[in-house]
Amino acid sequence: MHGLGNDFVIVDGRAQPFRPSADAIRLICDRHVGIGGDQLLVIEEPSVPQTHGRMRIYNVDGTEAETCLNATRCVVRLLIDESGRDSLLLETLGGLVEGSRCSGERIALRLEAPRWEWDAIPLAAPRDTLKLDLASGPLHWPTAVSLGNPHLVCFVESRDAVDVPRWAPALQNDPLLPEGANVGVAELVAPDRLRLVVWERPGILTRACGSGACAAVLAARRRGLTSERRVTVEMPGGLLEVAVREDGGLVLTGPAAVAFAGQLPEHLQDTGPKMKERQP
Ligand SMILES: N[C@@H](CCC[C@H](N)C(=O)O)C(=O)O
Repeated sequence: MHGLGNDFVIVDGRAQPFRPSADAIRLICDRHVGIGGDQLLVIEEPSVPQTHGRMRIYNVDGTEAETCLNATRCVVRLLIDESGRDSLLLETLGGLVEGSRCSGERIALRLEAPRWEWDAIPLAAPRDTLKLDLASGPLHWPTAVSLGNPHLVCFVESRDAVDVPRWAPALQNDPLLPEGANVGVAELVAPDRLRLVVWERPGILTRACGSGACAAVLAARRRGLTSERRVTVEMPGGLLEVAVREDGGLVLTGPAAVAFAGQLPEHLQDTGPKMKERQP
């Protein structure tokens, strides 16, 4: 499935648990010799009462991510299609997310309030997360925010003028960020419209990033660049709508599309050494 071209291999691990090794994850996500995708997701049985499923998110290098909001919309759509429910609650490492269908392919996610404290990002040392004293070429003074996963957002005059693969890795891998960070390069084109591109962990440029879109809107508001509560975020793959609720939580709305479905071939179901899983 994909959300604006941010694409995923989704394995149903409910009837038959699927705990892939790091090698298997890398192979499945490989666009040349595997299936290909920006992340691998595994749907599991819920472990918390009142929730309808649990989702694990693996990056292309085999590491586990806490949050992926384009992927969450896709899994919500799958589970809604399957169950006939109007809305459901999904468990992720990054927290609980409530998802509902707006119409057709459009799915809305209700998210808990983001975290701004330095140790929630996490940073290696106390800092004011509004503007971190970091720079790489035209990217400087990023704002840090956690949507369950860590984000840095840099504001620039022109998003398209920045050579993101050249400059973003230095910020992503700065020692101040022990877990790394997704690096958003954002241009405010109107109070209610941002243009954004995200250099995601572990070093890939994606066509869209749901948590990155939320991070950019939150950072723009916190820096006083806009006071709008509803902002459209334009990414290379298309548009996402972010609304900031009165209670500080968010609603993210966008499409979730099916590309194809099939059976995972045996050679991609590696049973080798398991990766260390993150704990909630
Ligand atoms: N594409 C995602 C974010 C995926 C996880 C990220 N690479 C990380 O390591 O935090 C989204 O839509 O939110």
